[in-house]
Amino acid sequence: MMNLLDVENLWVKFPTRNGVFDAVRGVSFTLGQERLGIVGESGSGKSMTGRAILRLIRPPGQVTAERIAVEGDDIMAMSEKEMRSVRGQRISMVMQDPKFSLNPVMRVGDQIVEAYAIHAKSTKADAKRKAMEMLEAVSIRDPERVYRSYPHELSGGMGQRVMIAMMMVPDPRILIADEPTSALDVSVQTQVLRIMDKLVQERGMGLIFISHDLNLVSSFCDRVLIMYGGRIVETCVADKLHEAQHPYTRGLLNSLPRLDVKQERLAVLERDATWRDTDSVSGAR
Ligand SMILES: Nc1ncnc2c1ncn2[C@@H]1O[C@H](COP(=O)(O)OP(=O)(O)OP(=O)(O)O)[C@@H](O)[C@H]1O
Repeated sequence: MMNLLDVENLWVKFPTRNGVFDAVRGVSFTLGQERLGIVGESGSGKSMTGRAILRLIRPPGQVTAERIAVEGDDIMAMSEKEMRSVRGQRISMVMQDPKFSLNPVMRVGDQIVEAYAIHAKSTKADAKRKAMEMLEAVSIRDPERVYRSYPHELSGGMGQRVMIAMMMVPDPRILIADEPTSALDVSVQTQVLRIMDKLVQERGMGLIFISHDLNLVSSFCDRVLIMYGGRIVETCVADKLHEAQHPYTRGLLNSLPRLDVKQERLAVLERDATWRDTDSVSGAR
């Protein structure tokens, strides 16, 4: 079966006063219908990898790659116009803070309708019905109210659900989620992850989940790439992470919460809220 995404020898370079800085150094990986985590500490090149796939690195940043292909189509060879139809339509991206992605002066429902109208020619009534369906699909209990809300009227978790709803409208094959839940508290984080996971599974999509949180990624993904200094230093099957060999990965594993008193409480909280174990996905707020 064809890969959803092929990345071969990707480099991202920034000219600086002290010479060229290589933020991403020869990264190669493939993505199938799976949940692929990219983990590493701040500055390791995770976000630049995600953005480069969508050709969202602004000059003077430079991207080179032997190949970046979505379902076999070479992204590097596409015109900017062709790229615009890849972004959102075939590859969607959810970022940390929905405040920067939603239009603050437009009602949430109208934004989803607009996303839908760009995707498929449809009547207004049809687009509204679809928008409501999407809000329900992300477990929003009161979609009418959310539909009429402005972004600032939503909590962080609700805002992130709305973003996910919007990203799913065009039925993309690939979702890139860059720290999508880092700004949320743990229980809300869990709900949002479950929703994203359900949609990705139902639609047979490929997910790239970018996070600094090895713990979260290993419970949420199928496979994990560990990045350090712009390179992939190790690739692991998520539930075999404890067998990881690379010293950096071992270091990340060792820095997971220890079971002293304060951390123990945290661990219990997380266990209660584990997205795989809970059945209740609560609705608005
Ligand atoms: N415009 C720029 N000029 C120079 N260096 C840059 C520029 N933008 C990003 N970088 C550098 O590229 C490196 C990789 O950044 P990237 O955002 O991919 O890291 P990250 O692993 O996602 O970390 P974080 O979790 O902090 O976002 C960082 O060291 C960053 O300082």
